[in-house]
Amino acid sequence: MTSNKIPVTVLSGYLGSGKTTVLNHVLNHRHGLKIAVIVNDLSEVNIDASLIKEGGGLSRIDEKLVEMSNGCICCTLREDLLVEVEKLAKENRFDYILIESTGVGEPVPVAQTFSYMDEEQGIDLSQLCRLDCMVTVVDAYRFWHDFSSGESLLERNQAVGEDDTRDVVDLLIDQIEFCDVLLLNKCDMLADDELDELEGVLRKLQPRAKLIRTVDGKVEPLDILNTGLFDFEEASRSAGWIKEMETPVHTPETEEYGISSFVYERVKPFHPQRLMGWMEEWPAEIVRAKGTIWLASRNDIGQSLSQAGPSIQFGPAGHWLAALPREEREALLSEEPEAVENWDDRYGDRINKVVFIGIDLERERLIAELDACLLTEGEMLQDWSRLPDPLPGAEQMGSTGAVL
Ligand SMILES: Nc1nc2c(ncn2[C@@H]2O[C@H](COP(=O)(O)OP(=O)(O)OP(=O)(O)O)[C@@H](O)[C@H]2O)c(=O)[nH]1
Repeated sequence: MTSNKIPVTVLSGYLGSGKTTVLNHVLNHRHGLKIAVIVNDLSEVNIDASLIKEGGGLSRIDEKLVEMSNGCICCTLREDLLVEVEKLAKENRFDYILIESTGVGEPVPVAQTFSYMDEEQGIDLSQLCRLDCMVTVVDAYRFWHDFSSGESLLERNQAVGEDDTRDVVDLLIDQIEFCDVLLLNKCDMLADDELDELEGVLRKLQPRAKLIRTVDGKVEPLDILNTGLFDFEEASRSAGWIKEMETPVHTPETEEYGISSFVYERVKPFHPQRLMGWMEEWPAEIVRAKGTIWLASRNDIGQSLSQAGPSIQFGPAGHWLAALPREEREALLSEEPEAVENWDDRYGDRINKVVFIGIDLERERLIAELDACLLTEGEMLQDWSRLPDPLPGAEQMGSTGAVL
């Protein structure tokens, strides 16, 4: 690296996955680097004090809930992190900063802290540091249990506050879908074929990251230090569902362990009640679904669907370009050649496009079931705004439905 910015690696991963174990291992094998360690205040600090003494440093900071621009509630170390990292970087004593994020924290806001100027505090960490690698530690033993538990952090007494409504599975997915390296830890606790299947699923959820199996956090330190792997744009687009959206054709039969994915795509709206009925009987073999839904009863506004295990989120995502006034629409279209390319003569950009990732997916059956939830030819000719709409977010919609 030519710059003298201090490199930073961030360890994320759910509570108990093995972050501190990885940290201790790396400090024990640090190739002579002077490493400053930042941990969150809630984690029990089991970090070997003797490892920090020789030229290293240890800081503790506090976590906090924030609302992201997309309305999601996230837990982040942001404020304290800014101040602490700035201080450490300016001390000029360290070669590296290693951060153990909170087990209930999402990685995106941490990465943003390093990528953008903070207006409030006037700190621009990107001038002082270089975010080198986002690492997510996954507990191989607990993964399926946590993924399918249906529990919230509040139910587990792990919430950051009373208004922390996040589900455990959503946190797991956020951590997996945004990283450069996935450490599949506690591999000693699973049989080989179980590990192979889990690795297959993780690779499908996160195809870009380097996946490394570990026992007791024993990773080669240079696999997570000075890697040069982090890139904000790339990390933001690295989730398996995004890759699947971008790659048109797939051959699920060839997948090992029955892990497969496909995109459901139709230029015809869903009947809200029938779609609701289908979603209520959500097929267990779908591990992850994500995409955009065109609901006949909400013809102006596209809906977003995001599912991971038993957690299903559904609600308004934004106006269809086709529903905007002509001038606004044309201005936006000139910036989005892709939308022009896929423009439907009659319905514009309205579309149902959802990625499904799962194990032993019966693709044809699922497609037939979803097709049966679309409007029939007869319903296409009726007034869509009168359709009963029991799906979440309906109260925010006016009755604007109309065929173009
Ligand atoms: N069997 C087994 N146990 C492990 C492994 N790695 C870590 N552990 C144990 O798992 C427990 C949790 O590990 P930690 O490193 O404290 O996990 P953490 O992610 O830092 O936990 P929080 O700070 O609570 O978020 C400890 O008892 C570790 O000894 C492993 O590969 N196999």
